[in-house]
Amino acid sequence: MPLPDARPVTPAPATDKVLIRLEQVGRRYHVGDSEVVALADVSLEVRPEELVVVLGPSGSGKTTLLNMIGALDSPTEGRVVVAGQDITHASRKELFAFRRHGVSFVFQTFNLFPALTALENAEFGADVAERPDPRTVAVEMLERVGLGDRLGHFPHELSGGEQQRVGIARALASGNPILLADEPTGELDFQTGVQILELLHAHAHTGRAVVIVTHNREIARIADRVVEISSGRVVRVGPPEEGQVEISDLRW
Ligand SMILES: Nc1ncnc2c1ncn2[C@@H]1O[C@H](COP(=O)(O)OP(=O)(O)OP(=O)(O)O)[C@@H](O)[C@H]1O
Repeated sequence: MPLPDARPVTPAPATDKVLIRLEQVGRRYHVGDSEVVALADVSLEVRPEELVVVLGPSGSGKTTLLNMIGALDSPTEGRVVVAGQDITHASRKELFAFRRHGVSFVFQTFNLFPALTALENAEFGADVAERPDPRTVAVEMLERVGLGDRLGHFPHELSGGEQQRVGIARALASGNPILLADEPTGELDFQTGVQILELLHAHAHTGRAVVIVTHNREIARIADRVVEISSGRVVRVGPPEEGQVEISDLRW
């Protein structure tokens, strides 16, 4: 398995080692005359080096929670502080900067740019984060995820697992302190899914925080901490209920 990105991240202020803090966060949507409570009273703290799995069934609010942390959506109640920045009431300009330098995303369906090569897709991650020499960073990250020999391939010329590894290279290329992954193995077979989890796990242990959203209870067993949600509420926080396992011991 390739080595994780060992580049040090900009540390959170010494007084605040928490990278993600949600305080009694709620999110309501209004659809016609009815109200949907997607999240209610969610409090959570995630520190550097932590791999947290948010576990819950379909419709429980997992993606909404990830969108709060990634500043893709705003809470209707509570406060969200990420990478030392209160993003709850941040201006559009502040949010723009936060999304470039605070978080990166890995998606279930990869979301690569179809007209860009693997190298160009990964380079995009470094570009957006305004890293110097984005091409060199992109090559390095693709080598790190084992795709050094696929730089010129377009997404349709890659397998699903390879596409997801490009998605991870793109996220790693940003150098951002927080990586958010929404069902990153959802489209992949077991063996390929395990490779992806290995990469995310290794990344967390380079001083970043990684949050993985899944409905798969078995995947939750690799977490340092599991946040279980049901109907928008946290129902359990703690080590994996069925016991923590090495990724190589996972079965699903
Ligand atoms: N923009 C929206 N407008 C109205 N309701 C929404 C909106 N986004 C989400 N919801 C509702 O909020 C609830 C939580 O949705 P969310 O997508 O966060 O769930 P999830 O756990 O990620 O589900 P899945 O695993 O199926 O993706 C659902 O009931 C959903 O219908």
